[in-house]
Formats: sequence, C-alpha cells, structure tokens
Amino acid sequence: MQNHQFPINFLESLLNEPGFDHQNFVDTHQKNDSPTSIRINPFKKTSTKTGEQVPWCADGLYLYTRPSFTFDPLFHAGAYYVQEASSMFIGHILKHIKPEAPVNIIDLCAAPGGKSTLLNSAMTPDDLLVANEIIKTRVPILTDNLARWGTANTIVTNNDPKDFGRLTGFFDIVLVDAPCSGSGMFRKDPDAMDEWSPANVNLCHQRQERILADIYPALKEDGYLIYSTCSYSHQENEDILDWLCSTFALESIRIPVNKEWGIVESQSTKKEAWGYRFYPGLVKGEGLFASVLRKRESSGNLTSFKNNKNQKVPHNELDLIKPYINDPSAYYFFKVNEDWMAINQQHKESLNLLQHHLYIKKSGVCIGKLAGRDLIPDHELALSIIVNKDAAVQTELDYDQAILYLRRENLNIDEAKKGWSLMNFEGHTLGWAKLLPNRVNNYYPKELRILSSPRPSSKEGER
Ligand SMILES: C[S@@+](CC[C@H](N)C(=O)[O-])C[C@H]1O[C@@H](n2cnc3c(N)ncnc32)[C@H](O)[C@@H]1O
Repeated sequence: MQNHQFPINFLESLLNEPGFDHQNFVDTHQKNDSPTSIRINPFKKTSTKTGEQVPWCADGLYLYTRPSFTFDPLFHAGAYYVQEASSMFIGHILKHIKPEAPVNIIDLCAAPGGKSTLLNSAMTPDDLLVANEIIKTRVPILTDNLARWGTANTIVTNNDPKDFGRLTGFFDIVLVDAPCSGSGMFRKDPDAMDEWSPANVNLCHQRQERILADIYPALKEDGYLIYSTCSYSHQENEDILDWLCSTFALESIRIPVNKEWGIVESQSTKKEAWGYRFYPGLVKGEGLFASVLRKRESSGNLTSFKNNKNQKVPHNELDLIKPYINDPSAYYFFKVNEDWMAINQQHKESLNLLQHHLYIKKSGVCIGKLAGRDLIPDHELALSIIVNKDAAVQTELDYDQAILYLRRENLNIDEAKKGWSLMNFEGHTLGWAKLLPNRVNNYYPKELRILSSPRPSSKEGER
C-alpha cells in the first residue's frame, strides 16, 4: 500500500470494533505481505501441491511463494481453487451445522464462486447447491469455476434475491456473502480504498438488509443463515445481526474456534448475536466477518408445482451418450436445446421447480451434443468427475505440451489410438482433442485459452 493512504475517517471508525488493534492493523497493512493460499479440490485429489495447512480448513494450503496460476495446468484442471484463507472459514461453519440428511444450499451472492466451490466440497451428491449471481456479466466466471470443480449437483442461476421469495422454505442453508464496502481487502487490493466512505458503508448496510429480507422466506424452518462480509464496519456486521434478530425469528449460533487461530469472537450490541472477525495481523488471511443464525419459525408451504410439459427423452440418443458417463443410473439426463445435460438423479424434481421460477444458466454437467450417431463432447464433461475416462482415449501431456494445449495451439502427439481423447496433465484432465490420422484437433474452448506470456496471474477469484 506504498502509494495509498487509508481513507479519511476509516481508522477512526474502527477504533471501538471488537479486537481492533490500531497499531498492529496499520503495521500489517504497511508490510503488504498477504499470504497466498489455495484450496485443494477433494474430488480431484492432487498430491503435488505443498504448503502450510490453513488451520480452519483441511483442504487449505498457504503456498510458500506465489506462482503464476495461469501457467499451472492443474489450476485449469480444477485441481485447486485460489482462495484467500479467511474465506475458507465458511467451510468450517458448514461442517459445524450441516445435518446428515440431504440439504438444499444456496450461495446467493456467488460470483466468482470461491464460496460455492468451498461449500460444494463438503456436499454429497444427495445435497443440491444453487449458486446465484445477480450480475449477468459475472455469471460466466461462476459457471467456469463450478465446471472446473466438476460435480453434477450444482445449479447456477442469474436472479435478483427477491425472485427466490417464491421458493418458500426450499433451502436448508442460505449463504449471503454480501456485497460490502470491502475494507477487508484493503491489504490485497489497495485500490479498493478509493471506493470507501462512510456514505458507502451506509448504502451497503441498506442493500444488505434488502438482500437478507428478500431471501428470508426461502429459508426452511430450523434452517441456517450464514451471513458474511469482507468489511470491518459494525454497521455491515454486528448491526445487521441485531437487525436480523429483531426483525425475524432468528437465533444466533455460536461456532467453536480455536484460540490459537487468532479469530476475534464478537457479540452484537443489542441482541448479543455471535460474529467472527478476521483481522490481518491477528490471523494469517484478509479481513472477514462471518456469523450464523437459525430460523425458529415456520416458513409456510412451498406452492406445489407440477411440470405438465413432460419432456420426451429420445432413448436412442440417450443410448449414445450413456457410455461417456460413469454410473449413468446415478443421473437424470435432459436436453437444453441441442445440449445433453446430466444432474444427480435426486435433483430432478428440484430442477423442474427451479426452472419454473428462475433463470438457470447451468445445471449439472453439460455432456455435449449429438451429430448423427456421434457425441461431440462438451468441455464441462471433460472437467467433470462424472466422465467415464475409459470410454475415451487418454493422452498424458508433459508441461510444455499442456501449455500448448491450453493456448489452443497445434500439438504433435505420437498416439496410436485415434478419436476423442481426454488431454491430461499429471492425470488431471484439461479438456478434449480429436486425434486424427495426420493431425490433432485441439478442442480447448477459445474463450478460456491462455493468451498471455508468463507473468503473475490475475487476482480474480480469491475470496
Ligand atoms: C462479495 S461478492 C461474492 C464473492 C463470492 N461469494 C465468492 O466467494 O467468490 C458479492 C457478490 O454479490 C453480488 N451482488 C451485488 N449486488 C447484489 C444484490 N443487490 N443482490 C445480490 N447480490 C449482489 C456481486 O455481483 C458479487 O458477485
């Protein structure tokens, strides 16, 4: 933050915040040494990443140096997600509250997908994750990140929070990782300081109330609301908890934290609701506030919905795509225009219901489209954990070949087998290529290809 000064009134506004240590905070920001952390994808276990364990997240690692993620094929394969360590605490909360019975979870403010992939890591195929993003232009990064994660129990929507009001009591767990004034990111992104002002904190507070009020009816009785921000401001954190507890029948839940982690437990002024504050300098991570509340009133009944437009499934086509899927009986297959999709069988009804009420941008895994009797497999299928790897040729690439592949350039492959091939690096799939007798057609998606020369990767997607 060499060329940046804290905004006027900012430090003063924090002086009475629980656990705030003025000198430590200023010194930590001047040192400017944010740790770099990643979270391993438990569905695609990789053992080549090493680092120091994030105390509150079994899959989290602090890396010893910051590599160029753009030039790491395992990043593109979805073997890990680059995520700021404090944010991983939401996974610790989920472990504490998640019941054994199947749950519907919504990540209401989801792009770019850090917390969605985090939540998804702790979910089984019986659980359903809805990842919603209100801003259309931010949806593609969310769908890309979930496609890389590879599971088939996710649905991405592009809706305003108020659209979920119709899904009365549908969700067992709601995460509102709210848009906020962003002070928790000042160390990592000092430019964010230019946006901060008391007036903006106030605007954020009002928007946070609106979002929470809009989603509340969709939370089931006895369900959990996780609320988080990356702001230090009381108005956006403890004051919101007070407002929630006095407006709705919500009860605060205390989460066990180890003293050595450096997390500050706070209590709201009026209702004494618990919150967890992360200050860089006290924790090895950026600023975060997190809290959990439980709904203690009935949500009313979800209006039943029958889909009368029974989609005809062309069975002859289904027979052609099933060989590409591991255990096809576990999935419900359906078509969106020409694309064949698969979602875990358990979520068929929910998908129908959500399709009726929301704008769905991605559901489960896109398998591909048929051209005559041949499947043109989709990139999502290659990245998914449902692909039947034995149904295709598999080509293991060395590092240089993997980068050429990710740049969508021509490859020379000495492979006797021909046809659709999964292109792998260290056993992790990057995408498809078609091996022809005298050339290789590179099917890596144009919009995802690496365009740059080696340099430190962008910081998008680190919350
Ligand atoms: C803090 S970011 C979410 C980060 C994300 N949860 C993650 O971990 O990667 C907040 C998100 O809320 C979205 N947002 C902005 N205004 C909103 C609103 N009025 N209602 C719901 N979401 C909103 C933003 O587009 C942004 O993607």
